[in-house]
Amino acid sequence: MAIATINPATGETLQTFEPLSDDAVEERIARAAAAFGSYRLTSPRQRAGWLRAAADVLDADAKSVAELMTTEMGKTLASAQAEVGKCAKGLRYYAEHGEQMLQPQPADAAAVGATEAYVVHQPLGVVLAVMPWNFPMWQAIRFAAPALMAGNVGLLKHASNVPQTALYLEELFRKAGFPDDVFQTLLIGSGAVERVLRDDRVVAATLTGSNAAGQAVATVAGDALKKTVLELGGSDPFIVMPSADLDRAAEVAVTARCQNNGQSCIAAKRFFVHADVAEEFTRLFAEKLAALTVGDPMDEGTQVGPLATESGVEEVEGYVRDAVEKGATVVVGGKRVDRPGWFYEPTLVTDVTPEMGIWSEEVFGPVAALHTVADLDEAIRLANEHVYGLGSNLWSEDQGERLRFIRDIQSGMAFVNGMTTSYPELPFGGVKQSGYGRELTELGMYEFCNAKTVWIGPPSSQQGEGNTAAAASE
Ligand SMILES: O=CCCCC(=O)O
Repeated sequence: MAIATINPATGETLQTFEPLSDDAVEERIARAAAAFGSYRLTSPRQRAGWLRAAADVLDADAKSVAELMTTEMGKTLASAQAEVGKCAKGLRYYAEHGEQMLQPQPADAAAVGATEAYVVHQPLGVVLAVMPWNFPMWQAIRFAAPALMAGNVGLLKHASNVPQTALYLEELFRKAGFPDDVFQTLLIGSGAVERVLRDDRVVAATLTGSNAAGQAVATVAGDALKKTVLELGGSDPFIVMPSADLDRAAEVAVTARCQNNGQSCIAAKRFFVHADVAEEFTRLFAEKLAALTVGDPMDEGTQVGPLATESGVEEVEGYVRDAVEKGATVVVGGKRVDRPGWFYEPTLVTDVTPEMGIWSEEVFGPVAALHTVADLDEAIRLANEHVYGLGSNLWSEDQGERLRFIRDIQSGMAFVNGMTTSYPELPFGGVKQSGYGRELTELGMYEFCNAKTVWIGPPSSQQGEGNTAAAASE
């Protein structure tokens, strides 16, 4: 895939970029490694100040950055603006809480025969971040804010269709006053990732993206014995039980499925609805999907814009065609929008069965697959049959059902009477083929830290006395 800005609302190529040469990549890795040498010695307080400054820069640049994202990958301007706001919030969250997270954590010194024992979290070094286009700012910030707060240095290989957003991210950290080369963007194709990852100066990698990309990165990282965090695909279940507020559930179902033009790993994709309320919920859901305004993502009134790539819309078309051929019913939508660009109608498909790709794969577009179930056990069993286990959603007023759902659903995140959403204050990540590791909170920060055990024995003389944990936190 060429490195280029192509407007998904028109299909027009606006700008293309030459990938970095091997020499340029080498130079940037060298600069990152050199930057780590001194950046790791900066204090958490200094880093918090730079993160705060980055949030302020982002606030100031919000309008142009939002327009840039909409131009490059087609999300509505409103959702691009919300994404920028969320990034500023994420940066401020780590600025506010990062210092505390990096305090040495005392252990029971007496139990291990020490005068002092504690764990200190130290940065690992240069971390490669391979990021996708769907939330082109947030996915990168979700990695960068905790990683830089901990003292790591970042190299970003962004998706090839968001090069200008990728370049802006490098500029953002520079404008915020971070030391040179602490965060660099590498404009490279995916074929160049292996070389970067195998470089001894690059110590770890994080990837958000497809399972194929995750497998490729994990294979190389495994071979080179490097730490990885993977946030991969999802086909989140959305279960509706008879006690639910059906109108509210249908309203949130529309957002959960069509957010970001249907292109989110945590979008609800499979809807399991109890037979007693299936007819009513289907009607409400279909009505609300049909009422969405599809159009130019730059227009204020637009709720669903185009898919980001031509291959993306072709794939979605293929899934719906396959489902219909195998007996599914299209209740609403079901085809491309007749206009230039890569638009697909918000769609509801019922009578889905396990032979259909729409059931077993991740559909990255505004297409909901609905299946009627006899009870919660059946819903959870079918939900768990999927290879993915990222987010999950239950709508129920019944406490017993909620507890069963939380206990039995195989997912990294369980949301009750709401849709799966990422918050800096909550861990984010999945199980099974949805990946491993966690982002956000202190868990996300510690993924790229050396949790170093410190044990200090009794002093052999008065000279060895003094509290090292207190000194280590300064
Ligand atoms: O494709 C993954 C989307 C994650 C969005 C988020 O972190 O909110």
